[in-house]
Amino acid sequence: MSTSGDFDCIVIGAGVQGSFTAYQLAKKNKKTLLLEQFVLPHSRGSSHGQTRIIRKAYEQNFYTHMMEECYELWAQLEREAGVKLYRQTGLLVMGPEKSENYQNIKDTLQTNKVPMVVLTHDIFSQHIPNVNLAKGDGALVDTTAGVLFADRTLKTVQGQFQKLGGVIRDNEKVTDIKPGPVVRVSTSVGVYHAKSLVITAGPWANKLLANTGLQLPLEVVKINVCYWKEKVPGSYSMKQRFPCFVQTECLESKVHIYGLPSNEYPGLMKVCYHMGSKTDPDQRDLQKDRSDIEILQHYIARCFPGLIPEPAIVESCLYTLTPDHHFVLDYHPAYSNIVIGAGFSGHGFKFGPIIGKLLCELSLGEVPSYDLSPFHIRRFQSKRNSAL
Ligand SMILES: Cc1cc2nc3c(=O)[nH]c(=O)nc-3n(C[C@H](O)[C@H](O)[C@H](O)COP(=O)(O)OP(=O)(O)OC[C@H]3O[C@@H](n4cnc5c(N)ncnc54)[C@H](O)[C@@H]3O)c2cc1C
Ligand SMILES: O=C(O)[C@@H]1CCCCN1
Repeated sequence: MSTSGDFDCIVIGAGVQGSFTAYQLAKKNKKTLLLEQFVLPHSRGSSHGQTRIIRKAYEQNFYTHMMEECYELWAQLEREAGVKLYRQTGLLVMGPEKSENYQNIKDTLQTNKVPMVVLTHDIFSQHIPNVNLAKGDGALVDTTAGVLFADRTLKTVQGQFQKLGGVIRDNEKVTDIKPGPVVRVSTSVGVYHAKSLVITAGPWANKLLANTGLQLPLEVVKINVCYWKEKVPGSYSMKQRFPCFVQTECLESKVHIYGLPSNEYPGLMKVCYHMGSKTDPDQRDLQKDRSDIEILQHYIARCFPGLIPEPAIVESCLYTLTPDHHFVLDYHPAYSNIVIGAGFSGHGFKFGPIIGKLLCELSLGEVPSYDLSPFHIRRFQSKRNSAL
């Protein structure tokens, strides 16, 4: 196999965002190379694991808007590849009724006419058994929401990319980038040239961008992905149509707590804390902070009485946070043929198909389908509100 070559576009990083971007480029008949430092599939970045939440329930209208088309793109990929990537379960949102976060989500759903059900205290347990809704908390269900099968998604989209003639080179770390009208990308194996470059390197974004003289305000944190045993197996299961949930804030925490129905490990429900401790992505396993698990134990004991409040499995995953928790989807400030997709801040998976489409549009110099101002690099000079 040749270790050098010329491409229309090179995409660095075969996580969910790079894989969807490469696929979109190949769909447009662009000769595309997708480079990945690890042997695929791997579990060292942000896109591994069996499941992710998909939802329209957001505090900001612009995310809900993007999700309208994004659901269609997910369904299109399912049809094209003949695989099931999404299962509708609904998303239960709980939080102090009068809080800004909870009200913003409710408003966005109403404004955008997203199908939802408001559950008052007197009917809550009829609909959601085995959960204690705290006094003063509101509860609603975004019925469009559900679970995405994450590992299966990556396999599918990478497979579709290859079917379209796209080239994936894994176990090939990018070691240098030389910007110019033709970008030169050096790897541990060879040298490649392309008219444009897309950098979707997840937690490694700043390490790669250092080669181009740019650093973004990104913070990489390690998430303890906790699974909790059901006292009665199946009581919070996907088969029983138990929904995903987000608790926006609670007695134990101002940070969101979220969960997905038991599925991948029978009898175990995934419940996590939406924050972690700072880490270097190459030293992830040295970060051993478990203070979030203590918070989860208290919350679970109080609100999920059907779970044993002691994690049965703890896995690891990385978030790459921006200061406002909104993504970076933009051109490199100094090079118009280098496009950056970064800082997905723990909520980017569901947007994969639309992010792929947008990064593809940017790299082809097309007008992007959405207003990308919330995602511009220049916003870091001014302050904004956070996203869920
Ligand atoms: C615990 C957890 C729960 C989450 N839950 C949800 C959820 O419910 N819903 C949701 O929508 N989102 C969720 N997310 C967020 C979502 O998974 C991420 O936003 C998304 O996976 C980010 O993808 P990425 O492609 O940017 O990064 P990554 O998946 O990390 O991909 C980047 C890739 O670039 C490669 N790379 C880096 N440097 C180099 C180099 N020098 N050379 C070659 N390759 C390189 C890496 O090896 C990696 O494969 C969650 C994330 C975590 C961690
Ligand atoms: O993106 C999501 O839908 C979830 C919600 C809660 C935090 C983690 N990510």
